[in-house]
Amino acid sequence: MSLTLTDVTLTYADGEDRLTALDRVSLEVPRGTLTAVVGPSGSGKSSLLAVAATLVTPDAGTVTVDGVATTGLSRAELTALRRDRIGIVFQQPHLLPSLTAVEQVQVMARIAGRKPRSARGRAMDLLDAVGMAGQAGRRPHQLSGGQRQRVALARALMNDPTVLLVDEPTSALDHERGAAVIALITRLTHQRAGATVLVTHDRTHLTAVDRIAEVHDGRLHGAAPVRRRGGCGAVPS
Ligand SMILES: Nc1ncnc2c1ncn2[C@@H]1O[C@H](COP(=O)(O)OP(=O)(O)OP(=O)(O)O)[C@@H](O)[C@H]1O
Repeated sequence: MSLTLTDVTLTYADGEDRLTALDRVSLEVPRGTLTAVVGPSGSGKSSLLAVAATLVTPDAGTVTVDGVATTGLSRAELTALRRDRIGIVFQQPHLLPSLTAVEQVQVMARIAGRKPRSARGRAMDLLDAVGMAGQAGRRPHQLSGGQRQRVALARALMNDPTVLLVDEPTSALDHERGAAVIALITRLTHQRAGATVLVTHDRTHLTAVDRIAEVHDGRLHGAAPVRRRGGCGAVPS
């Protein structure tokens, strides 16, 4: 199993009380599958993603990423784990204004200490995989919202993470572009045999995902399979 949350409880300070954002949540995401987590605003979706990303330590329960149990790891060990095994696509792409699309992706390799020359080739291959090879030399202000999300997706995949965590990738997109981005993420998940969790409040985009889990008031309900895995194709690895 590539990502496993077991009995995860997370609380936040709320005046003199504690607010329970996640209540004994368990989730298993095998390689080669995408699980969509849906639920209303405030139900705990972003909290779940933050715990899975090891950005927030739960009050109780365990998180295992690509076979590595995260409980008790030092801050430096968690940083290395995130860098090497977890890709994150945030709600806003957060691209650097002065960099071209290919440089946005390439910069991740520098952080991981890879050679710049091989990194450029891989960055181009990834832009190609997300349908952005033709815009590799453009800066963020020259790209549409959907194109920026595609660049952010390529960037998240640069270090070949096992686990991909995606937060509301469609919030700034119209329906057609939103559905296209989710279909692309699903396809890449299958091709790369990665484990993806995608959080969204909008179910209408979820026509091609493998499983849908619902979160209400911090409780996770089911992860029902919605279809079988698709075919495989070429993606840089
Ligand atoms: N840092 C924080 N401190 C205190 N309470 C928080 C904090 N972050 C989130 N919460 C609370 O925890 C609950 C879950 O929030 P979370 O952001 O996980 O929900 P969400 O489903 O992602 O919502 P949305 O769809 O609106 O982004 C909410 O009641 C929220 O108010």
